[in-house]
Amino acid sequence: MKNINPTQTNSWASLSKQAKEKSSLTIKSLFSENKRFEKYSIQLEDILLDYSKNRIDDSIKASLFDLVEEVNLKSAIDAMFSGEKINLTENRAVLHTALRNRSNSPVYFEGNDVMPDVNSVLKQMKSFADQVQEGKWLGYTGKPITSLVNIGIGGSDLGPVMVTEALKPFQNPNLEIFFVSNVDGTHMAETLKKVDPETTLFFIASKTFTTQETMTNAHTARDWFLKAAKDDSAVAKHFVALSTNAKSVEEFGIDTKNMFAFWDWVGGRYSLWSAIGLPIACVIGFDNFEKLLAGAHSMDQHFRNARFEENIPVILALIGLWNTNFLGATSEAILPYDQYLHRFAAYFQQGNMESNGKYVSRSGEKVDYPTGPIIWGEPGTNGQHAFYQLIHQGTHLIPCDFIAPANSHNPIGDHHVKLLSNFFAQTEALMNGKSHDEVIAEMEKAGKSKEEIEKIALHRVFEGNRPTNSILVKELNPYTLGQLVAMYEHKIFVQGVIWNILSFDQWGVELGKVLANAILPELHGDENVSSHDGSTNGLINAFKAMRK
Ligand SMILES: O=P(O)(O)OC[C@H]1O[C@H](O)[C@@H](O)[C@@H](O)[C@@H]1O
Repeated sequence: MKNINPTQTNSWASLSKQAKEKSSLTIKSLFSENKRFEKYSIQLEDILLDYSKNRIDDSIKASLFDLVEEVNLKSAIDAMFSGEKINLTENRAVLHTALRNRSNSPVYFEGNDVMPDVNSVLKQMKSFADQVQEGKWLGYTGKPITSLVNIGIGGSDLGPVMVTEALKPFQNPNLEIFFVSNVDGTHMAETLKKVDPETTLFFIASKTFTTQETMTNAHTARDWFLKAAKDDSAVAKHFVALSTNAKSVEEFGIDTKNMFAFWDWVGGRYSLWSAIGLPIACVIGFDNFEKLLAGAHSMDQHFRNARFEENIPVILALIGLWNTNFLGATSEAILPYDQYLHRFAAYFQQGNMESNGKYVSRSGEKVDYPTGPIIWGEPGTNGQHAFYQLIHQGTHLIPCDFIAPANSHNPIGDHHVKLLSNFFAQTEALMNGKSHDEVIAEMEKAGKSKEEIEKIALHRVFEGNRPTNSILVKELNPYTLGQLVAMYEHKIFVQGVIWNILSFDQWGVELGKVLANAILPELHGDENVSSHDGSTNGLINAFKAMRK
């Protein structure tokens, strides 16, 4: 992968120029071309992306595609898929695509095909998941497992949480799943109240098997379990490990035959396709887990093979880049019109922000352009009654992705058409807005007095011209969810390549961890602490005083 400062490219210069010249361009006016929807939308199997409601015309679009040529995106994609160590600061390859490589064609890492290892763990996962699904995995008193508790954090939590929530309609009704991530004892305590040691299976999910939160929770769970089971040998029936670190798994007391391995070329936030996905496979069944992998694989193929002009992740990346670097957006909202996707934005908060929240370029210099935006969002219509006010009339430009399934798993009465009418209306409103004249005409028609109109009209004006993407999916199922997740993963990758940053490390999470480890011993005992700055000392000492 080459080291190219994107701002030094010709296309960047052209985009900057166009951003200035076309600052008054309205999305609405772009629809004077009546084929805009056809030209600015793309369908891949059961997913339709409409990106026509963006402040992008044909020549801006052309310059964006020039940009990906200038930064050599094609060779970067090849480098990732072919196992090059593109994660330079950790000297690691980035091969989560191999985990879902349903074609089984060889994928080489350091000269060896990784597929036999990938397939062997998948086989082990299938055998285990089948036993749990069929009620054949028995606890220490001979009862089938009914409760699954995943103990993990970050990438070892968010993916399985998001997917199991999204695919609830596919869940085995005999099984219930819980997630404990926070080191706050409350998270564990409240979960343990709901489960029975005889019928509970714990998944200790940690790539490194050293993460403080996860290890603390794992020990607490084991103590709780042993208090009931009173027999160390029972642990084997109730604890499995999902990790790359066999040594620490063994030290914890989990038999390595109950360990499901993955490899350091799988990034934590890209790991739901690996053994980290075992709890997913257990609750929705291995067949459905394979469909999830197949959906992601289909998106991988599309990303790798489709022309950039017809490439969904590339298009999404370029739109995001345009909004961030040329229109000044600092955040992006992900707004799923599907309650099952209620953790989707949270999942991609880590995906995006841990990947592209970087200010140092690949060459080790401080970048002088914005990189990854802040990602946030909640399901519609709840968001509409909470924060859409700011999206419509606030001073920040917030590009939004609206996602909705055409078919609901719960077709009750007219709920779904009501939901979808909001999905369509919001992007229309964000684009068109409502002019002062329209507001006045509307108020006059409603018989409002001149004084009232004068007092209120401006507050009822919507500037509009706020960019959105709409992603319509025939149905939310394991396959389409796999596609959607891989789509956003690749969007993040493309943006990282253009911004010339390293998307696959996460040094930014380290400093706080180290300082917390230094502070931890200081929290014991009564003596006043004076080793920090005034504020930190003051807070620690106040904490100690409150504890007395
Ligand atoms: O799976 P682990 O090793 O417990 O790491 C959990 C998380 O830790 C850190 O916050 C980061 O490195 C994340 O990317 C990671 O997902």
